[in-house]
Amino acid sequence: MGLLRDLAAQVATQATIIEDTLEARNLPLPNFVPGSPISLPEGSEFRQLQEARDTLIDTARSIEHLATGPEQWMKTQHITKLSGDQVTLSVLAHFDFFSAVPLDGVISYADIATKVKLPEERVRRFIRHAMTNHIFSEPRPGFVAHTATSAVPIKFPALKPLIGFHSEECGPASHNIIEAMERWGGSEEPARSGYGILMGLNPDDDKDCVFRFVQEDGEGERKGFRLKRIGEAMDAMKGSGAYHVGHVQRGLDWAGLGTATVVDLGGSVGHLSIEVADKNPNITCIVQDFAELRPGFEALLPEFLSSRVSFQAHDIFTPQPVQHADVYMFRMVFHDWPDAYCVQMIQKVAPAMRKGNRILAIDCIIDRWNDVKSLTLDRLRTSADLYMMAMMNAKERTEDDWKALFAKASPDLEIKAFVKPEGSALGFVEVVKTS
Ligand SMILES: C[S@@+](CC[C@H](N)C(=O)[O-])C[C@H]1O[C@@H](n2cnc3c(N)ncnc32)[C@H](O)[C@@H]1O
Repeated sequence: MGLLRDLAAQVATQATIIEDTLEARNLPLPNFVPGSPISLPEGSEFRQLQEARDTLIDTARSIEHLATGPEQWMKTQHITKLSGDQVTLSVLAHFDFFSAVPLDGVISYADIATKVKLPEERVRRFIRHAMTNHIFSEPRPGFVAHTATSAVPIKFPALKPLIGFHSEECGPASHNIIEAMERWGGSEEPARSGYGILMGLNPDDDKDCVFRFVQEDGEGERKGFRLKRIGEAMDAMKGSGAYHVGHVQRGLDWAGLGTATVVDLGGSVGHLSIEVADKNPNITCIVQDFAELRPGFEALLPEFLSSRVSFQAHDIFTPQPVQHADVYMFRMVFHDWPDAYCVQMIQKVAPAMRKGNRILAIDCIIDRWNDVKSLTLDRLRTSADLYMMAMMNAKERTEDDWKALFAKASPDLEIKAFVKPEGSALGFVEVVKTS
């Protein structure tokens, strides 16, 4: 049997595991029609289903690649992914095509054009491409309806800031990586990045970066809207899949800490602390981030956690004000910064720690190629790595990178464990203060 048939047989096996698991629990099966499930179920009882799903995606992608053929694959990538998929999603989000189409029923192209204020001819062309990705359908000629995928931003408006941030800032920043490398090679200065070129940051100012720009950009009511949007985008990531905040439960023995204080540095609007405090009644969390994120935190915090989760405006490049916390947690913070800046951050926390206190770094851990178990998750991690390069000349780190980083930052911080929960894009680096 050749590779293609071998892979096709594997697809059938994995698809059967998924559908059998769902049917055994009377759960709906995946489909494109509106009203179909928008994600597969998660949690420990669905571990086998999730593994089958990851393998199925890997296998299906390999089949697509083989069936397309290497030559054709190479020739069509840019045009389908960049000019086609990426631009279309950005346009649909920016002009809010999603809200223009009713959740129940159909609408003509002419009426969508009126709603999104674009010429009908443009509307038709973008929707025509979107339909090749199961985004919108045309159940009868000239009329458009939602699919399960196109309905997601309507059912979860929280996705809009995420798509907006990615399509208006991250995507264009990535396109500028080539120019950034032409000008500054492998610079580790945040302003000498694709984002720096996009937004006109000062390449000679080592304080200029995404985070300063998003705080200062905009006038009047729009001032700081980009920072607020990042907060909303981060919160929107928490819900499901490889970035689910629930994975945090498997990253550390939280119960083993007993009554403990956790400082959540760069904690944004507090979604991770809320998850940790909710699941661990003995833990108190302090979220630290820019003051501008406090209103978002207050809006998100459930009343029943208000005595155990609080917000403190704090700049991570200044000395840590909370002494002797059990855990100083940095989720998706170190990956935003090149090494020299991470060293500074760690050195601002280390003096506040006493023996036995921990730093918990939660970020992608890039596996050695031969250790990769899921190409799908690996692709997410390596994409995140290149995205960090585009934004800040930063990176996702391998185990060796993490060891070198903490060794450089402080002699009495020792990595105790690397934990990589299955299905999670993010790993956990547990670091203990030894003296
Ligand atoms: C990628 S987000 C991660 C947010 C959150 N920890 C999570 O896992 O979703 C990085 C966070 O770092 C914060 N940040 C960046 N620079 C900072 C600084 N100098 N002081 C405090 N927070 C900062 C940003 O505001 C943002 O909330």
